[in-house]
This record gives sequence, C-alpha cells and structure tokens, in this order.
Amino acid sequence: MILELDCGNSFIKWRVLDADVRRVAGEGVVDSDLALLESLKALKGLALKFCRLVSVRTPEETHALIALLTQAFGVSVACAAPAREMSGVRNGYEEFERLGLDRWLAMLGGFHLASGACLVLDFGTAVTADFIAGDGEHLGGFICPGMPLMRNQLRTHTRRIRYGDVAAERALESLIPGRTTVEAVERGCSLMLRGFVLTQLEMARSYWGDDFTVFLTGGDADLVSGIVPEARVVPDLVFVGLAMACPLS
Ligand SMILES: Nc1ncnc2c1ncn2[C@@H]1O[C@H](COP(=O)(O)OP(=O)(O)OP(=O)(O)O)[C@@H](O)[C@H]1O
Ligand SMILES: CC(C)(CO)[C@@H](O)C(=O)NCCC(=O)O
Ligand SMILES: [K+]
Repeated sequence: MILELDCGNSFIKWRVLDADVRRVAGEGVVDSDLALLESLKALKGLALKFCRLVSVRTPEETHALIALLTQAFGVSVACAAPAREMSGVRNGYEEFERLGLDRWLAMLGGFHLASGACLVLDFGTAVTADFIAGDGEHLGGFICPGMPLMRNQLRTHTRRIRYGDVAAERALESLIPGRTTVEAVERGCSLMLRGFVLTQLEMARSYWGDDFTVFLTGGDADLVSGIVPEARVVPDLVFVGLAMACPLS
C-alpha cells in the first residue's frame, strides 16, 4: 500500500492506495499530524510499503511529519522537490524553487491529463491560477486569498461580523444580495472568487482562443464550478502530479 499526502497550509489531505495502485483504500482530510496518525491507525489491514508527499509547510514541519511517519509505520518517504522542468512542463518562475510545490504538481497533473494548453485553478486556503501553454511552457500565475482567508480577515478586522459554519453554508444556497451579515459576507466573497475565475478565463482565451482545458481543484472548487461548466473538476489533481514526480521505483 502507498500513502499519499498533500500537506497544505490548513489541512493535510491523505489517501492510501492499494497494492495494485488503482484502488483507493482510504482517504481523508485532517488538521494535524496527530490526527493523521489516528486516521491511519484506524484503517483495517493497513500495510504501508511506501509514502510520497508534497508539502508547502516549513522544512521543520515537513521533517517532523516525515519522522513521525517513519517511526510509526517504518516506511520510506519520498518528498516532491522543485524542478526547472519535468514531464514536459517548464517551470516559469524566475527562481523555480520558489514556486509552491502544490501548484507545480497540479500543473504536471493538468498538463498530463490535457495533453495541451491548460489553466489550473486551485481553491484552498489560498487560491492559485497557473497558465501552461501547449508546448509545456509555464507562463506564470496568480495567488490570492481563498474563501477561508477572506472570511477570517473580515471577522478579525471588524467588530460586528460574527457567524457560524452552518449559517455560512446555508447563505451560499443563493447569490442574490444578502439581507443578513452572513449572507452579505459569504455571497460577497463567493462573488470575488467568481470574478477572479472569469478574469483568468478571459486571459486564457486571449492566449489560446478556445483551445485549452480548465482544471478546478482544492477544497472550495465547488463554489465556482457552476460558472465554468466546461472545466474538469479534478479533486485529486495534486496527487496525479505527485505520482509523476515521485514514482515508485
Ligand atoms: N473535508 C474537508 N475538510 C476540510 N476542508 C474542506 C473539506 N471539504 C472542503 N473543504 C474546504 O476546503 C478548503 C481548504 O482547501 P484545501 O484543503 O484544498 O487547502 P488547504 O490545505 O487549506 O490549503 P492549501 O491551499 O495550502 O492546500 C476550506 O475552505 C474548506 O471549506
Ligand atoms: C500559494 C500556496 C500557499 C498555495 O497553497 C503555496 O503554493 C505556496 O506557499 N507557494 C509559495 C509561493 C509561490 O508559489 O510563489
Ligand atoms: K492546495
């Protein structure tokens, strides 16, 4: 069995692949290293042979997690590393090692699945956009606050914006002008995301006409999928790229 981890800024996404690598034996989202260990230990018949991970955390945090995994399961852990070029994609950053590895892997996965120009949009703690031309050249991208950061900034820096998760979810059932605080904030932030997406689509069209594939990934992809019906929603896009960057042998 193979353990795959995507260590983001707020959550760790994990999944366990069966020996034949095609079946997912278990998966989940956790908010700490210890919660990850607990989830894994609760899996029946767990027999890990190998682990591959990508992390956008500090090297210290990443090494602590690797040490924990090695100790708990005796697995060898492969960690995705920055590259100037891989699987036909050329990293477009001036300093390639500064491009977030989750973005890089999602780009590798997207270019592989599209076999052509693509726009990769990731909706996590941060929202990112990356443009990859048909020849594999990464043109660059954009980073902006995601839904959790936008709403928390409003909560932190105002005195009268306070509401719970259940109300937040209910508020997003429609996008008409809000008549309560929770509706006004949740719908406002949701419209910001949509505006961002539409601008990315315009830019992609200016480069490639209609000849490109849009990928949506990340925990909040569903918030915008309705406005890009042609997009491919691929929740495990980072894992697709992770398998390419860290093959078994
Ligand atoms: N099962 C879940 N657990 C936690 N968050 C979830 C879940 N399903 C959807 N989400 C949403 O996903 C968002 C977090 O996205 P995601 O997990 O892709 O990234 P992240 O780890 O927080 O950050 P990063 O962008 O660094 O990867 C949250 O806003 C949350 O609303
Ligand atoms: C932008 C995030 C936070 C998205 O998870 C991550 O990819 C990251 O920390 N990137 C480093 C900065 C950059 O990509 O330019
Ligand atoms: K992510």
